Amino acid sequence: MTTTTNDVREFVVSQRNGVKGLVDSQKLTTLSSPYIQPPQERLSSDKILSSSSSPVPVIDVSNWDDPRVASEICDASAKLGLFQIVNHGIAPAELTALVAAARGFFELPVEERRRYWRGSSVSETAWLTTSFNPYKESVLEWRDFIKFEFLPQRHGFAATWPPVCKEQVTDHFKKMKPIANKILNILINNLNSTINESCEQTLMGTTRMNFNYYPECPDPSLAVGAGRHSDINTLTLLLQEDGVLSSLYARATEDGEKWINVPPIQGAIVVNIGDVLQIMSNDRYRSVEHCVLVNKSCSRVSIPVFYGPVNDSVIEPLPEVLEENNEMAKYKKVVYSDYLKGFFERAHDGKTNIESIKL
Ligand SMILES: O=C(O)CCC(=O)C(=O)O
Ligand SMILES: [Fe+2]
Repeated sequence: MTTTTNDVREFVVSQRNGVKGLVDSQKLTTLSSPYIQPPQERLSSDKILSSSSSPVPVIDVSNWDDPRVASEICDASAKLGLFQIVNHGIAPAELTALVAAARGFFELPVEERRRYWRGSSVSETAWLTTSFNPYKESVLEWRDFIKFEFLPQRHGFAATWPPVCKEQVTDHFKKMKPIANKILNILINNLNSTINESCEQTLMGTTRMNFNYYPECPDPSLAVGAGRHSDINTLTLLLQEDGVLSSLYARATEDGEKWINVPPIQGAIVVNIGDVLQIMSNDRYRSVEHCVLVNKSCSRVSIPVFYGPVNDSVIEPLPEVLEENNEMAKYKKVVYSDYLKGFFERAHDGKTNIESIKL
């Protein structure tokens, strides 16, 4: 029986059972203390706007060449920093199969899952962990996740991935890339710039995917599945499992206290703007702060694909943007590896990382 704070952390983190292991090991009736968020980090219903008053844009991308598509994408990227796309050409059945593969991974016996635990993973390009940064967080997130790195130029990069999902993950990486390409082209062209080779390395030099798993939680009102953060990369294409309670929330306005729900839509992909695009666009686009709640009666899976710079990319506002209105850069130049370090050394904490390089 794992009861004290230290016992729970030891069991979940050090013994590499994850929060899924905790849920499976005993019947939990109360939330253990390492997961109890301080009141300011809980998302109470008074902070949530009704979805009818502020809906998340849903953009039909069946014809990428239609100027309406570009204008809706640029508009949503400037305002909320998040939108959903439908009719993107990937069959709902394929997305459902990917979610099933993710569930298949988390349903493996814990001894099997543990073979991929971060720090001692049998795979150099896939690793499992819990929460976000468990050795730095005072309160843990109610989430386990496995991260996959897509390295198509490296022979056999996926050979060591879990057989239960290897094929589906590889496939999904391949299918998402043209979609990310289209969106990034639209966003960069709208800044009067074009994607040359070095810009491409900055925008999508690395590609990673998570299987996020949020187990059912005995007291969702006190916990979070993922704390408030903006994605620090360029662009994220997220698949939310549908048919489960919706749990993803986006901050409605940059400085406001209100949040809006991002409802799961069958077959849709959620697109969110990351810090790199906010910096490159000198604030024309907004990286959206978001967080994830958990449910009492059901677990939830989400599958983001993160496009981002290579480590030595220099991130700064695009000259075309500054020249257009003769404006000053709002951000210091930063080497992406330093920017990453700042993010991964802390717990999730809103948009503090991008704020740290603001001029
Ligand atoms: O679970 C979700 O819907 C979002 C997950 C997320 O924000 C992330 O993995 O960065
Ligand atoms: Fe995120």
